[in-house]
Amino acid sequence: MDLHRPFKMDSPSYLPAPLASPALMVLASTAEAGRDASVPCQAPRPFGVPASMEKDLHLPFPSASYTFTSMYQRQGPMSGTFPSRDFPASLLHLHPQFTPPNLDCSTLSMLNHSGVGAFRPFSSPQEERESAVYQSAFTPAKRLKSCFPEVEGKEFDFGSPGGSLKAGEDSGRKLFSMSGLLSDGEASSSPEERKEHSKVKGLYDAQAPVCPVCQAILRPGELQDHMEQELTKLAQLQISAAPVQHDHLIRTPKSLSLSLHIKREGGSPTSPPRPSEDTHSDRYQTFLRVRANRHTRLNVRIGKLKRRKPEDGQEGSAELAPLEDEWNERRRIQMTSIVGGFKGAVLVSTTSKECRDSDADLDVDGDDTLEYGRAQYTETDVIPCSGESSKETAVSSGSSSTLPDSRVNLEFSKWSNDGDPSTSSGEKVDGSIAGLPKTCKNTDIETTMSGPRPVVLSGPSGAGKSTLMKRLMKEHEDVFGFSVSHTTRNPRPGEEDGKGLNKLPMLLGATLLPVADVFSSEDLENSFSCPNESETTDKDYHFTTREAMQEGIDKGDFIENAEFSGNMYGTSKAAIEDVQAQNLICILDVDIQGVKRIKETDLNPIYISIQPPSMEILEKRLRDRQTETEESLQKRLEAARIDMELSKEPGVFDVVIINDDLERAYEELKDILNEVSETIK
Ligand SMILES: Nc1ncnc2c1ncn2[C@@H]1O[C@H](COP(=O)(O)OP(=O)(O)OP(=O)(O)O)[C@@H](O)[C@H]1O
Repeated sequence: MDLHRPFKMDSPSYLPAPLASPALMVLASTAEAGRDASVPCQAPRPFGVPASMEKDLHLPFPSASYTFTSMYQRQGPMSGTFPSRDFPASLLHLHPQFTPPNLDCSTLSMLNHSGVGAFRPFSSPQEERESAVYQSAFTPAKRLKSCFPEVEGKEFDFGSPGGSLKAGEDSGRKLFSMSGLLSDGEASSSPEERKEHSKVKGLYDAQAPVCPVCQAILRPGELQDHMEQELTKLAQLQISAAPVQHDHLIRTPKSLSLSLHIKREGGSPTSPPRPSEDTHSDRYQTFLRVRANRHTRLNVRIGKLKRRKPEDGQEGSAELAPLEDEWNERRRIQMTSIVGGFKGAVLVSTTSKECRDSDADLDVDGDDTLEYGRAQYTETDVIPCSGESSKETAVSSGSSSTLPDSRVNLEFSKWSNDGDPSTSSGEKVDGSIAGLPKTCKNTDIETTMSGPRPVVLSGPSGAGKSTLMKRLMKEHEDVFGFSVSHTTRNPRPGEEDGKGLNKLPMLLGATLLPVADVFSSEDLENSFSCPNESETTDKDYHFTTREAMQEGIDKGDFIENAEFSGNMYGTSKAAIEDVQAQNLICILDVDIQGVKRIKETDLNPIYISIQPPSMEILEKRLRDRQTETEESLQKRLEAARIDMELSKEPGVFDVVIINDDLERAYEELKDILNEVSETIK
């Protein structure tokens, strides 16, 4: 070991505990003392044998530039009555790992004869040193024999590499020795030598010892008891510090700060941080509770819709102004604790009376994105079925543009057009659609629209949406209406603006945008019988020009739009208003991307998903329908897989109907729409 180099202070395992500090102190001082090469080291001596000052000195480290003596000279006079003095090398009980390779260790030991390796500053008076019985400064005043009678004869493993500390029986005397390390003369000396040593020990005991740990000056004989106490304290300190140290070591600073951040978010600003496991568990419980509450609120509101009388709908619109005021009271409070890092978003919502209590649990929602991943809910999902929901969405959207709101933004990013938009039919539409601005500016739909809530019907191609809706229309023609889409394509023979080839309106959306990759735009323009187009020939369209439609899109007049085969298609909010104005339930058949876009608006429809029982059955239905080429079929199936996955996400749809049995699925759909239809005057 090169003592010239700095010790490895950064390696805790390198230092012996609990006596690391004194050893380190001595060695560090020794290294520092290296500047004074003129003062030689004193000769080592057998442990426990008094050293004479008259003995020849020699340099155990000929090439070294430090000495023990110089170290002690540098220390200066001790406080009080203890003068500065030379220090014999034999008093330095080096731990093996601190022992220089060229040092003769045979007579040195980390531990003294009583097995205690604590250093004790030298303090014998001058006359004692001159009497040739030079005392070891590190020899405890009392032997362990009298201090630990109960453990004598037992063997202890202290984990030292050299051996174990054991209390041995030797000639009627119980001695502690460090096997493998201890070169205590007492343990192996003859009776004569022991007699000599006992004389010395009398002097040892007469010394005024100083605690090497706390530097307290003790009375002779007190050192052992004192050390016992110190060691107990150290042991306790180590036990209590161990988990903290371990925690610190295994975490990177980043993960540690993250954990603290989460902890603080999880608790109140004033509550003390709890263990991270508990906090995580609590956070998860909170997440589950909030999710359950949201579902409960949704069900409650659906129930309220059912019970609502026709005139209530009017009252609802009459209350818009006060509700608007109440909405303005909604505040987003960003709390940052002075105490340290607590950061949590609290929504204080006074949107409506019925929401005040039920939304209280939202206060626990901090930004848990790091912990649980992207948020799956927005405020839209929390209050999805009433007018105030729209206002919440509006404000949330507004706040996202001014004040960053990670939950809302993440939610939107989850639904955003990362790639090319696709229809539920599985076709990707022209890339030009991706660059189109939002179709609705989230402005005045709520205030201008009145009438029954629209219904968004979505699901994979082939799930049975059209089949179900056709039947519904047939039986309840006076209840449902369909918005008339805009298109820039040329009217076909027999088509008029706002009036299809026959009087039965068809669905918008998936059936509207079916065959981009199957048929060219020329095919579409010239064909009246392309797959799926046969199902849409009876659909009404508003025929318009590209310029006019783009202008409407730019103004936010459309809730959705797409470009297909060189033609633009879209649903204007005016078209929906027309249906509502007739006091009909407007049905919107849109793909999952359409759902996403409508969720960005204030339309506030009921979202219903029609799902097939399995992919295999879906494929069979699509094949049986004989409307697809193999290529388009595969695309629809691929889109269906994505659709089915997204549909499982909580909060995306209000209702999911599995269309395994047409009759049962139809009844379920009718029940849900009946609830909406009760709002119709
Ligand atoms: N429950 C059912 N059991 C058996 N066949 C069904 C069922 N529901 C629908 N089908 C059949 O599945 C096929 C696809 O149905 P449909 O055209 O209504 O699906 P879709 O969701 O409207 O598809 P797209 O979005 O492509 O228009 C049709 O041939 C239909 O007759």
